Amino acid sequence: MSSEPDLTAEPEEHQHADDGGPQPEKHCGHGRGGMGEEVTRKEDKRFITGRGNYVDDIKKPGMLHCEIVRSPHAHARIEDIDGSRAMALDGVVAVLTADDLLEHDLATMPTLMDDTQDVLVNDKVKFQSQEVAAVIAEDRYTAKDAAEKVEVEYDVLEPVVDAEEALEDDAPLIRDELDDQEDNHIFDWETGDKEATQEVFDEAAVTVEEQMEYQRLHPAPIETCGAVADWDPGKDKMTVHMTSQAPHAHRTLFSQVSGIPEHKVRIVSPDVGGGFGNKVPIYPGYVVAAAASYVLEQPVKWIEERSENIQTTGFARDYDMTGEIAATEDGVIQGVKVDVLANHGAYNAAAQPSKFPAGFFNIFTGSYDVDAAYGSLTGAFTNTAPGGVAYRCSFRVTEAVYLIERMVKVLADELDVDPAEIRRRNFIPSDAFPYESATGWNYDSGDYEKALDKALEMADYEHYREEQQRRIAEDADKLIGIGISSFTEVVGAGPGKQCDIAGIEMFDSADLRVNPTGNAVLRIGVQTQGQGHETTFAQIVAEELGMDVDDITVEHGDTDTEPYGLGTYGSRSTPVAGAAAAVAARKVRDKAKSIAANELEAAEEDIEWDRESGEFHVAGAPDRSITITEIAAGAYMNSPGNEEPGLEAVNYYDPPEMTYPFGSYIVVVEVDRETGEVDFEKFVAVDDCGNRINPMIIEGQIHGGLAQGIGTAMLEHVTYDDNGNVTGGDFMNYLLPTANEIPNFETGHTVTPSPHHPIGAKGVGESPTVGSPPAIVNAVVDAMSHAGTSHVEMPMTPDTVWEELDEVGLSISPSENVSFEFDDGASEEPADD
Ligand code: PCD
Ligand SMILES: [Cu+]
Repeated sequence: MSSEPDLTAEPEEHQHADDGGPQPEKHCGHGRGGMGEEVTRKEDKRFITGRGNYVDDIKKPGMLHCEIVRSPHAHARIEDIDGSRAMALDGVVAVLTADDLLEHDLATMPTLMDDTQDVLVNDKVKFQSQEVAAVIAEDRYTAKDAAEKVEVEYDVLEPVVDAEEALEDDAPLIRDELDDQEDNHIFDWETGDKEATQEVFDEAAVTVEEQMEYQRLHPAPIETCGAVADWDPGKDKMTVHMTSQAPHAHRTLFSQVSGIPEHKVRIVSPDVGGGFGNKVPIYPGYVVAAAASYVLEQPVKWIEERSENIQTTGFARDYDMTGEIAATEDGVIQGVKVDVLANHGAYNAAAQPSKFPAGFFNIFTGSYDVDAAYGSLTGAFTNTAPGGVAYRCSFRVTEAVYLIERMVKVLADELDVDPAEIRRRNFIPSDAFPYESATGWNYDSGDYEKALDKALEMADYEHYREEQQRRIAEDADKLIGIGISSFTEVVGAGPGKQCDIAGIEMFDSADLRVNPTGNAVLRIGVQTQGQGHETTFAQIVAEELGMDVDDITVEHGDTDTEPYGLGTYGSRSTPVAGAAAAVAARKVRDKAKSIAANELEAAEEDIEWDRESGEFHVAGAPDRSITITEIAAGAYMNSPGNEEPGLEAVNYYDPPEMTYPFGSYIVVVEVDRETGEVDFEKFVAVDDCGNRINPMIIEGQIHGGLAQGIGTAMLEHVTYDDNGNVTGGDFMNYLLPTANEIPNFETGHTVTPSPHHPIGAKGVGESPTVGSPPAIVNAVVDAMSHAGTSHVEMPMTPDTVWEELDEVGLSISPSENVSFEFDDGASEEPADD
């Protein structure tokens, strides 16, 4: 019996004894809830019974409420703020402005990209709805009424919301408070080999180019951001309950900004109602609540409204991208070139590792074996809310994947080669791993063709290709389009040498304590926001220690008790903290072995651990065995002299590399030539995240992420008018997909373990949102490419699609047999234009 998992086997298919464990139909593995078992989520009992505990559920004696006064202008100098009418209202405790915060050195805060953002505007407003003042009152209604009575005098300036216009010579200067800033240019960044790439392009038989926008999106978690800050002057301690995806990193930043020593700051992230990258940055509201509590010596709650969340907190994407591919006549890709203009809003407050100002955008060569690649990117300030967060995306991987997967379709159409076939000709072969990409990334493992083959079969690809041709031949009203995306992601940051948040290296941690009665508590440095860590991390321990999953409690989100970790984003929990949990459990197992030897009165060398039974036994004498529960008792009641009492271990894990999950998605759409409406006929998603901990949770992750991918491709867009007003800043205008827009998903998987991860797992949380938008756009383009369409911009609303249909001569006017009846009985034929 080997004690390490067989990384090449699919966990859910391995042989095991029918040990009659609980719920055998669900616990398909060893029956203890280990790797590969569909354990139902431990956290759901409290969520389903209404016992979740979110920040807004926190109530403290004497708690005050904070409401933020926001600017109606996108660009304006503040002439005067008069809070006297607000203060006159019953129940109003304070009106805070930048001047009040300046006294405590809290008027500004650092962003994650080393820029400085106003907590409350001191001089000049730089985006609509920016924080101008704060009202603190005894209840939320009073605070809200009072906020409307704060009078602010503005000198309105000309705004610029478009990145290209912002870089023009005559554009208004947004960041005039910065000494060395003469224009709205933030940074230029490049990657790859420019000369070598140019050479490849100069000599290539075929080149294609396409410009495409990845529109500004909002992560839109159901729970908005919020905080309850509580300064305790008796203990000199600041406790902040807040919506945080990274409680420890936020504690360090809070301490640095406020000057309160770090051991006197406690950040608690209770249940979080979705994060999606939106809860990685620190927002002014958190700081205002903390400052107010410090000054007033009472707890202060700040909870954002929906439109405040959409209009002011970290947006995602907003990349204007140009892609180019150089290839042979046979469609073998030789070179890739990309150029990007990035709108970063009024501050550089993106959430990226500091060495990568454009995140992991440099994975833009995707799943393909490419000789040379070069990318350049320019960032610009505009009068829009700051952001550039990793919305279900490992730091700009989503944009990169969209670009390359769209470009491969452009190339396929140019050469009239089937898009599945062209991918096959260019995939990094499965025996080429570990593979170093043209931009220097080390892919751990992959088998791209296998995933594509599986998806093609599940999608009944050939049938739909025939149906597509039949519809074209018959001049049918509804066209068929088939889109493919064979994506590769890079997830699981660290390694610490490459990745950090504001200088803190991205390792992660686990602290496992086994109690005398044989159950255990696992504390982790990552922060679940719905992913189900309380279940899956318990499964890792169950697998590694032979315990039952129900005997393990997972704790997270309290910096006073959890080991230091960097939090959950970039699908890093499994790759990094998951590894830490496995290693901590193995450390416990090592010690358990010595205790087992003592209990079984055998030499330690003769003790073997059996993964199937989860027991230790004497070599050659399986009946002389002992369970982890018995060992735990021994550790506290009968510990051998050469071991300390107790049974626990800590691990801080800095991964050697990131993990590279991949997949192939195939989308079949029907495009209505009359209305531009797009219907999903088939939606197939084959994912490979290495060894799987909980297939049911993964399935849920895929479903949720695909829904977000559909929102991206079809509906969502944060828009601005020329005055800098957000026109897509609430759920009436920012359209999230509902059950009506979501088709039936058919999911499948392949298993290619990560060779460097202790349990062979890769991240998966972001794959569906990363992989699906290009598949969907490719499908819609595919429906029209026979007529010359090469691109359709997202979101592909019916009017956008109809315009393209019309452009390439595929639109048809409303059916002749429809007529409009009017009250007077007269009918009118629909007009032609
Ligand atoms: N192989 C494998 C992998 C994985 N898994 C699972 O699954 C999950 C996931 O995982 P991952 O991939 O590792 O990830 P994480 O880190 O945990 O998480 C994160 C992600 O996650 C996702 N998903 C979700 N879900 C929910 N419900 N909610 C939320 O919020 C969310 N978010 C999103 C996002 S956005 Mo960023 O932040 O943007 O960067 S990133 C993200 C978990 O539970 C785990 O354990 C398993 O089982 N197996
Ligand atoms: Cu098993």
